[in-house]
Amino acid sequence: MSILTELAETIAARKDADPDSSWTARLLAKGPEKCAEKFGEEAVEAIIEAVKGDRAALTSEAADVLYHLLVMLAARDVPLSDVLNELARRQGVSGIAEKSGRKAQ
Ligand SMILES: N=c1c2ncn([C@@H]3O[C@H](COP(=O)(O)OP(=O)(O)OP(=O)(O)O)[C@@H](O)[C@H]3O)c2ncn1[C@@H]1O[C@H](COP(=O)(O)O)[C@@H](O)[C@H]1O
Repeated sequence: MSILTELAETIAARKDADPDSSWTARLLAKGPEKCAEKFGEEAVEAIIEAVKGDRAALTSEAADVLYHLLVMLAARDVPLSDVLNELARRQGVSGIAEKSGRKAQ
């Protein structure tokens, strides 16, 4: 399992968790709009580092962007596997969930 898939599963599990138990659970409890806003903020921070050319800072901000993308998807019940399958479709290959014998989550 890739680190992204693992992280997506952890984030999905936080949807039912006590908001006081984790930062992710607290963010999800604030709703999809707040999750989308946080994603936007992190994307802008990544853009700033990309323009500045600070590779270490961009690496860190890119990790924040990926994390917040997964939170935003979870907030709207869009499985990561659907996104990966869409990428695979654009490459002209069959979906990864299908290829590995797993159904989309
Ligand atoms: N990968 C991440 C991750 N990346 C970023 N963040 C959080 O995102 C926040 C970054 O946003 P900000 O700096 O804007 O945070 P802030 O200023 O405290 O928040 P606001 O007041 O602006 O709302 C930080 O508080 C980080 O903790 C993450 N929080 C959790 N994870 C992973 O998510 C999983 C679940 O973690 P829990 O949140 O502990 O359940 C674990 O695998 C974690 O490693």
